[in-house]
Amino acid sequence: MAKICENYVQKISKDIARWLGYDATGPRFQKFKKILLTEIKPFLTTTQVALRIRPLNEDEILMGATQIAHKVQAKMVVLMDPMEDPEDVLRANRSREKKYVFDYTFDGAASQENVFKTTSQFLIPNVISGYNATVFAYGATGAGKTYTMLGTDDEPGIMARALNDLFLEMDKTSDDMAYKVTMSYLEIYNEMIRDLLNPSAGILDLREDAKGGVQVAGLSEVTARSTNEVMKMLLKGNKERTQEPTAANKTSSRSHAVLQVMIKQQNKVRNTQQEVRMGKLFMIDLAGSERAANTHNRGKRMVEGAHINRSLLALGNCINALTDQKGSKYVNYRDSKLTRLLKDALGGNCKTVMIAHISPASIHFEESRNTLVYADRAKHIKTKVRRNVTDVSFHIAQYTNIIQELREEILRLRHRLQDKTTSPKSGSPHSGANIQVVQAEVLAAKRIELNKLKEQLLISFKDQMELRKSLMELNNATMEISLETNRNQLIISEWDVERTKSARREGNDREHNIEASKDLEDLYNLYKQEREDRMLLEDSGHLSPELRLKAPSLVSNYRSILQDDPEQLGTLLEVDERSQRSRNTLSPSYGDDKIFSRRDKWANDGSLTGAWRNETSLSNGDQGSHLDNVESGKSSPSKLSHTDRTVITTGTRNIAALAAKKRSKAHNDLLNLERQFGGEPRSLGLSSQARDSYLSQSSLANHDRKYGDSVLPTIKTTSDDNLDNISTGTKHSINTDSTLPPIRDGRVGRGDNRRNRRTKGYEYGYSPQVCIILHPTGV
Ligand SMILES: Nc1ncnc2c1ncn2[C@@H]1O[C@H](COP(=O)(O)OP(=O)(O)OP(=O)(O)O)[C@@H](O)[C@H]1O
Repeated sequence: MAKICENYVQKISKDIARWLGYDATGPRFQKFKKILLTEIKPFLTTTQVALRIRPLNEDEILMGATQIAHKVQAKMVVLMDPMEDPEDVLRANRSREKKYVFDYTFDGAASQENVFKTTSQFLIPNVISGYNATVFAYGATGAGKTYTMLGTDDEPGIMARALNDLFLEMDKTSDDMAYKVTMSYLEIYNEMIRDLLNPSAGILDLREDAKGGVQVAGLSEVTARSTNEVMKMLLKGNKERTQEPTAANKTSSRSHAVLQVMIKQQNKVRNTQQEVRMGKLFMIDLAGSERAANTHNRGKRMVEGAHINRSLLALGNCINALTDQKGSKYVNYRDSKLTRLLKDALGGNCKTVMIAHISPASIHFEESRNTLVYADRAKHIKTKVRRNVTDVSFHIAQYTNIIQELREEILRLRHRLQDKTTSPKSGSPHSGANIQVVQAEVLAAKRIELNKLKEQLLISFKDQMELRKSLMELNNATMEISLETNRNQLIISEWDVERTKSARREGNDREHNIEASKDLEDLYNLYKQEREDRMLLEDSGHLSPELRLKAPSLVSNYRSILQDDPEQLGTLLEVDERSQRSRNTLSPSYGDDKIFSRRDKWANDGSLTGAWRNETSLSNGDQGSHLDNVESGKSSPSKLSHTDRTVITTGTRNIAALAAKKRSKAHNDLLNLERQFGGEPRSLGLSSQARDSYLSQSSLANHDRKYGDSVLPTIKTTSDDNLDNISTGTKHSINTDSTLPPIRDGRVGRGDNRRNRRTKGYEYGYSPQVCIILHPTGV
C-alpha cells in the first residue's frame, strides 16, 4: 500500500512539474520531487522495520559457526535452519528455514552511512518541521545494536549522523527560521533511570503530563549549537553508561540508552499569529536479550540479564497488542520503564524506525529467529502521526516588537539584495538581466527617502506642538501676573481709603481736643512732662526711696554719668547746690513734695468731706490706721461724694499748674547747665514711645475707665522698688489727673463717645512695661 502511494506521488509529481514548467530531468524537478516525498512519506508509512545482519566475528568462526542469515533481495532475508540436514529424511519436512521481508535489509557489507541514509535520514526534516520520530535498535546481545546506533570513531553510527544532519538541515533555513536544540541522554539500568549527562542526579522518576506524554522528572536538558557540541556530550554520556564484558560480547551494554533531541522551530519573521513547531527525535540503543545458557552469566550479570529480558518481554507484549488484527488487545505499557518510555514511539504520535539486528552465525539461530519474529510483528504497528504545532497569539502590546522585528528583517533583506547586486557573480547592474534588480534598488532608495521625509515631518510636527505648549504656558503666566497686579492695586486703594479715614478720625480727635479747655490741655502736657522725668529717675536707679518723696534733683542723675570727670561733677554739684538754695529761698518747703502738700491745705480748710479727710490724713504717716480703715472698708473710694471729687479735681488742676511752672523752670536750668558744660542735651534713656505712654491717651482712657471707682490714679512702673512700696503700703502719687469728667450713671452723650475712643486707644497704645495701680487714698 505504501509502495503504491509512493509510486502515485512520483507520478503526480511529474504532472505538477509539467504544469509548473519544470524540466522533468532538471535539478528543479528533482528537488521538487524530493520535497514532495519527504512531506508525504510520513503519512504513507508510520512504522518502518529494517534488518541488519552483522558479519561473522572471529569468535564465531573459531567456534565453527556457519552463516545462516542471508539477504536474498533488497528487502528479504532467509534464515536457514542450522539443524537442517538434507540427508536426514526424518527432518526433511520439519525445516525451520524462513523468509522474512522488511522495509530494508542490510547484510554485513552495508556501511554505516548506507544504513543511516536508508533508515533514518528522512526523519530529520520531519523532526525539524515538528514531528516526533524514534529510531531504536533491537536484537540479541552482541548482534551489533551499539555498533549501528553509536558506531566507532571511524564509523560513526546513527546518533552522530542524525545529529549532524539535523544541524546541516537547520543551517539551510536559518535565515528564515529560528531554532533551539536541546538534548538529554539517559539509561535504564535494572529498571532504574539515570541521567548520563548528569549522573550525580541519581535515580530519576518517570511521570506522565496532562496530555498523557511521558516525561522524566529532573532530567537535564542541554542546549547544543553544533554537531561538535552534541558529539562531545554523547561521548561523555557513553562513558557513564554501564558496559560489562560477557561471554557473548566483550563490550556488552547492560542498560537501555535513550538519546532525546528536541528541536523548537519558529519563523524569524514575526506575525500576530506565531507558529511554533516542536519536534522530538529519540534514538534508543536497547540492551540485548540474552540467554543465560549462552552468556554463562552469574550473580550481578544474571540479575542484569533478567531485568533486560523482562523489559524486552514487555516490549514484545506491547508490539503483539499493537499489531493485533482485531485491535481489541490492551497495550500494557506499564510493565516496564522501557515500554513506558517508548509509549509514544510505539502507539502514539510518532514516526518509528525499528532496526532489528541479528548475528548470521548458526550458533545464534534461536536468538536471530526470535528477533526476526519480533521485527516481523512490529511491521504491522500503525501509529497516528501528526505535527506538533502550537499557535501563539500575541497580545497587542507585543505588536510593536513584532513590527520592529519585521523592519529589521526588511533591512536585512535589503542588505542581502544590495550584496547580491554588488557581488561579481550577479553580473553588471546595467545588464538587461538585472533591470529588475536596479528597479528594486531605485524603489528601495525612494522608499528610504520617503521614510526619512516622514520622520522629518513627524519631528517638525512634534516641535510645533512643543512651541504651542510653551506659548500657552506663557499666556497663563501673563494672566496670573496681571491678576496679581490688580489684586495689589486693590489692596493699595483700600489702604489709601483707610489712611484717609484715619486722618479724618485724627482731625476729629483734634477737634475734640480743641473743644476741651485750654487749661486742661496745658495741665495735661505738664502733667505728662513731670511724670516722665520722675519715671526716668526711678528707672535710672539714681533716686533712693527717701529721695523719691522729695522733688526730683536732676543733677543727681548726672553723678553716674560724670563720675569719670571729677572736675565737671564738682562744678555741677556746686551749681546744683546754688540752685537748691535759691529754690529754698523762694519756697522753703520745696524739699518736700510741695505739689502734693496742698492736700493738707484742703484737708484743713474744710473743703473735703469728713470721709475724705480721714483718708488724706493717712498720708501724714498714720499708715496703720489707714490700713485698718481699708480692711474695715471705711476708706472705700466708692464712699466719696460728688462734692469731694469736684474739690479734689479742681485742687489737682491747680497743683498741676504750679508743678508745671516749677518743672519748666527746673528743666530750663538743666538745659542751661548742659550747654554750660558744652555737651549735647542728653536723652534720659527712654524712647519717645515709652515717654508717650506715661500719659498717653491710653492711660487717660484707663483713668476714665476707672474713674468711677477711684478719684486719682497712681502710675507706677513694675520695678522691684515699686512692688516693695506696694507691699508695705507706702504709695506715692506721681501725678494726678482731673482733666476728665466723671462718669455719670445713665448719661449717654458726646463725653461717653470720647471715653470709648480713649479706651480703644488704651487697648492698642499702652506700653506693657507700665501699669496703672489705683490707689484708694489718692495719695
Ligand atoms: N556491522 C558491523 N560491522 C562490523 N562489526 C560489527 C558490526 N556489528 C557489530 N559489530 C561488532 O560486533 C561486536 C558486538 O557488537 P555490539 O556491541 O554493537 O553488540 P550489541 O548488540 O550492542 O551487544 P549488547 O547488547 O551486548 O550491547 C562489536 O565488537 C562490534 O564492533
